[in-house]
Amino acid sequence: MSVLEIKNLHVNVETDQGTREILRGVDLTINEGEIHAVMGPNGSGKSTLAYTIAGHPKYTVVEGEILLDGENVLEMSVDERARAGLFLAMQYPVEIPGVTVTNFLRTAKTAIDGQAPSIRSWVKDVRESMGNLRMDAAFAERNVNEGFSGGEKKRNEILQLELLKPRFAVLDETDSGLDVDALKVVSEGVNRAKANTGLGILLITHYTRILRYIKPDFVHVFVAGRIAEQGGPELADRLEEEGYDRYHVAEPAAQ
Ligand SMILES: Nc1ncnc2c1ncn2[C@@H]1O[C@H](COP(=O)(O)OP(=O)(O)OP(=O)(O)O)[C@@H](O)[C@H]1O
Repeated sequence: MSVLEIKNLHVNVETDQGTREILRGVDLTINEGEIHAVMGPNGSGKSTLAYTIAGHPKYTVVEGEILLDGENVLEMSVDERARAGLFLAMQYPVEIPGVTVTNFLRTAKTAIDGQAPSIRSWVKDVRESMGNLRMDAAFAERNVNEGFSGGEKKRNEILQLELLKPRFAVLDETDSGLDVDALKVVSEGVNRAKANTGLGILLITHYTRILRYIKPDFVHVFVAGRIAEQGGPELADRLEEEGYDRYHVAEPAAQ
């Protein structure tokens, strides 16, 4: 049974105005096959948590641990984290001019598995996943994210998720900018990955509508760099009704 453990995580970011403490003691354990939704007001540190798990160099861990099956993730480079089975679908996926979707996927798959996939099975898998995600085959030959619409970018992230088969995925606002049909398609992709590979998911979102399609086991409320409350799916409904006032939301103070 795989497990991703975040323990007492404190993270700073360097800004032009100096060091700012963003995460202030986050504890979160995700077991294989579990879906954890993270909700919370703007600026509370949700994306910072995602980037820190992925190993973004801007974020400095000053205290605490991230363990994947007991292995220290914080000592791993970004590519080691991907090989260990961590995946980040970003809020704003980047364009990669000159690199086609198909080449990107094959290169990533080869790097993660340590060997190139056999052409036959790979072509079949890519076709199947693109079909599942209702992506036109012509997409495979376009440069990654170049000129993609918001919805196409998010589908492309889920295509990577389906083909690279990570153990844990952090999905940062994967629902933002999706129309209803795309939201369903993307959610089905996430649910398939969970059913097929026991994927564990950290799903950052502002809206309960995605949680109607991707059922969370746990909901965590992030406020000022900490988890202020956790509960089941009913917590998401309450947040939608009541907002975050009860948590006395305040910006984390600059140091
Ligand atoms: N690289 C950075 N430079 C300066 N400040 C940063 C940086 N990264 C994060 N911050 C600050 O840290 C705080 C938390 O940001 P973060 O993006 O993690 O919040 P969030 O909860 O994901 O917000 P949102 O819901 O608006 O996406 C914000 O005040 C943000 O301005």
